[in-house]
Amino acid sequence: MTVNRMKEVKHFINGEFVGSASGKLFDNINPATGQKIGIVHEAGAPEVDAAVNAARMALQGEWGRMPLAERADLLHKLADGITARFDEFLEAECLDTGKPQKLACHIDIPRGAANFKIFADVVKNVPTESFVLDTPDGQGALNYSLRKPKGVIAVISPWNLPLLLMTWKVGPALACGNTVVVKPSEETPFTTALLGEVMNQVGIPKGVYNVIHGFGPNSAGEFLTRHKGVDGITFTGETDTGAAIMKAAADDITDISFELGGKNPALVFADCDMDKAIEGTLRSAFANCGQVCLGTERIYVERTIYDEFVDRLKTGAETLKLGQWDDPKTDMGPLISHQHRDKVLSYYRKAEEEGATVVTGGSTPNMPETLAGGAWVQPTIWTDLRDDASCIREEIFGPCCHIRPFDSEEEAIALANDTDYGLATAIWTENSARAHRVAAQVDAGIAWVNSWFLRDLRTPFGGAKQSGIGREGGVHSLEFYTELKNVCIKL
Ligand SMILES: NC(=O)C1=CN([C@@H]2O[C@H](COP(=O)(O)OP(=O)(O)OC[C@H]3O[C@@H](n4cnc5c(N)ncnc54)[C@H](O)[C@@H]3O)[C@@H](O)[C@H]2O)C=CC1
Ligand SMILES: O=C(O)/C=C/C=C(\O)C(=O)O
Repeated sequence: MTVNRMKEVKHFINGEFVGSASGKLFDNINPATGQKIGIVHEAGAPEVDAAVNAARMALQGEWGRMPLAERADLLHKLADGITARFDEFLEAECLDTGKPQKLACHIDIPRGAANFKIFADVVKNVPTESFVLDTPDGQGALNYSLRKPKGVIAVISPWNLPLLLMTWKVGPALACGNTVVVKPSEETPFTTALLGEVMNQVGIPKGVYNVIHGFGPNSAGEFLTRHKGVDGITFTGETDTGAAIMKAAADDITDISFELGGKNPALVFADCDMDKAIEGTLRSAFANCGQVCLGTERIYVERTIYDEFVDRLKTGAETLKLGQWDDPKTDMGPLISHQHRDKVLSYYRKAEEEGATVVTGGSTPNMPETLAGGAWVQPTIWTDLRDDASCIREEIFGPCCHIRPFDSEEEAIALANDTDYGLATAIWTENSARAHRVAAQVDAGIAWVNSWFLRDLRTPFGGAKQSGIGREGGVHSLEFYTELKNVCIKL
């Protein structure tokens, strides 16, 4: 099956593709052209119920009884199954998002496969802890811990890295023995559906992986997060959506794991390698059309190199080629939708109203006729905004950044931390003592030094402040995806 022919996207429940009882459908639009590329079934309460029940039944069936080694082998097969259909996943992801294949074939699709392998291996290799307790009779007691799957996990995933972020949750959830109900973003339904086919192909038991399509409030997302049969909710997306999901989870004290928005700083010191800093910052500000929660929207540069940095980043931004996903020369695709473009352009206007100097961009590009209906915006750089400007304080999630000079390390750290968010920081310096010092002081879940988006999947990943709750990655994922039980044996 190729995506070009997959016009109708159904839910994947208990190993089968099914439509909605209500007959409600919505359009899937290619953001590069504005053209309709699919029709998607919108789940109502009955489909959400069916998916959660299928997930519950699977926990009680073959999957729940499966030995860990067998489960891990199946997850390796699943990863190989994704790789075997690499081109289909690539096309599906790029049509849904408009992102260039150059990006998706290095990041999104390989990570989609790796997310299953890495967690299968992690789970197989985690020791259980034990403690010997002294007792008054001198015989002692032995404590040891057991990890059990948490149960049915609701996965609510966003549109910016659809396969990568969905499998980042489904991988550890399944590795730990859970079952899942996934609600992908309404903007990007294709790869979750394709993954259902691969699940069946490699023999993952029915009901282990379920997908329901639809929107958030008063639709599939809300029905799922409020469902009493859900044991945990993992979500990546906007901070306000996180707050809404948290309220839904509160009713049944359902456990949550959140990776939310960011307003990430880059700190560029005069002792940096300028070539590396420019290359890395071009990626961190503009990759995926700026739609990465880890992306850089605030850049602070030491005053002595400020003019050179601004000049070189401008040149770099102006050489980015906007175009179709399958053109190997394309560096940047469109935004995800016209609605999101309206939001980003409203910030482009606001920046000017708030006194920004537009170094480059600030508007929409002229695109060829075939792409004229797409959600395109220019990569944009501003300077001269005040620290309290809305474009400095609010997550924009577009290809735009602001550059501001600083005079000391202390000032750079204070500026970096002057935000409600705390997801990621990039520090550019060749002075390793400074790198360690600054990394330790920035309020962020992730501090990259002389790099950006270099991901070791065994490391803790998540945000401080309003950027999230909890950490996932490596053994840290087990904290959310398992229930830890202590067994105490009196000897
Ligand atoms: N990773 C990130 O930090 C992301 C940030 N964003 C930001 O969020 C803004 C809004 O984009 P959206 O796609 O609307 O992101 P969102 O955070 O609203 O959506 C993410 C997922 O949550 C679901 N959802 C929304 N409301 C829900 C609810 N009440 N209950 C359950 N599920 C719900 C959506 O259907 C989608 O699957 C964007 O303009 C962007 O600025 C968007 C996507 C990812
Ligand atoms: O897990 C990763 O490597 C990437 C995560 C990116 C996000 O969570 C995001 O952009 O929303």
